[in-house]
Amino acid sequence: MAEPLIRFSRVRKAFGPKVIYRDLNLEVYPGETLTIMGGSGVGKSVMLKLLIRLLDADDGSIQFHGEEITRLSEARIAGVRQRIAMLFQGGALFDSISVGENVAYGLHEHYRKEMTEAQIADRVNWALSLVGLPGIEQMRPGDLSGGMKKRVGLARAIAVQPEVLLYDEPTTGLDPINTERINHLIKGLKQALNVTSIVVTHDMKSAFTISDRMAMIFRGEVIATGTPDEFRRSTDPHVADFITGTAPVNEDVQTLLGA
Ligand SMILES: Nc1ncnc2c1ncn2[C@@H]1O[C@H](COP(=O)(O)OP(=O)(O)OP(=O)(O)O)[C@@H](O)[C@H]1O
Repeated sequence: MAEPLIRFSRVRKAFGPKVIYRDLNLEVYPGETLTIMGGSGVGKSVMLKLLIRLLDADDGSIQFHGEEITRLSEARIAGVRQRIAMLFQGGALFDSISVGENVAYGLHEHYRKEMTEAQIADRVNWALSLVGLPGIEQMRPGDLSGGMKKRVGLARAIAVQPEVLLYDEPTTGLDPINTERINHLIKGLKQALNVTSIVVTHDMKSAFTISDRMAMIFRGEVIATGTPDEFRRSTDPHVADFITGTAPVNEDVQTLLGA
């Protein structure tokens, strides 16, 4: 197998007394789509944020292309964020500016000196076309449906032509048809851009459709990784219960109140 593109080793992260990761170990390989699964609040989004340093790890190592990112300066981390783009939940568009300006946002931030306005406009058009929404630059986010907003958010993420795309619950809140569209896009972009993707999702159907590999987080650790087939056949009760949506029979009130 190729060298991992991303490697989390012995990562620890707590918020005050609340330990999210005790010992996070995970490798992500070039060109794969890896889905991160786990119950609400286990730390799936935190993992993505640690990778682009929106949050800092308390201990351990996170490497991208073999470079330790936990210790990079703010200036160097901007370079990492250029190569690892995140699609936030809900698309996170700015309502006060047009769709085109939203998609151009990262380009202005990272390539102000390298790209002309005409090149930026071309790139915005390219990104919107790839998500199936060509020519909507002048529209306002407020005029778009939820599904379109997610696709514009995706266009903004791919506009910078990243090596890695991080998707935080890309299908949450979408109807089945728009969910399917996003699944197709995730698979299509992998082919078209040869991008490596990490996808956080609760949506099992989506996870089995898009993933090359899956990882399951439970109580501060990755407890299983494998292909969709390996996950389907898993005898690990946490994995099996999660996939089938079965709550453990012995779940007590304390657990439910903390869930
Ligand atoms: N900046 C922060 N400060 C304090 N606590 C935080 C912060 N970010 C996340 N948390 C806590 O860390 C835990 C994990 O959050 P995270 O958003 O990663 O969960 P998740 O697994 O993505 O859950 P969900 O599926 O519900 O989105 C939660 O209890 C959350 O409240």
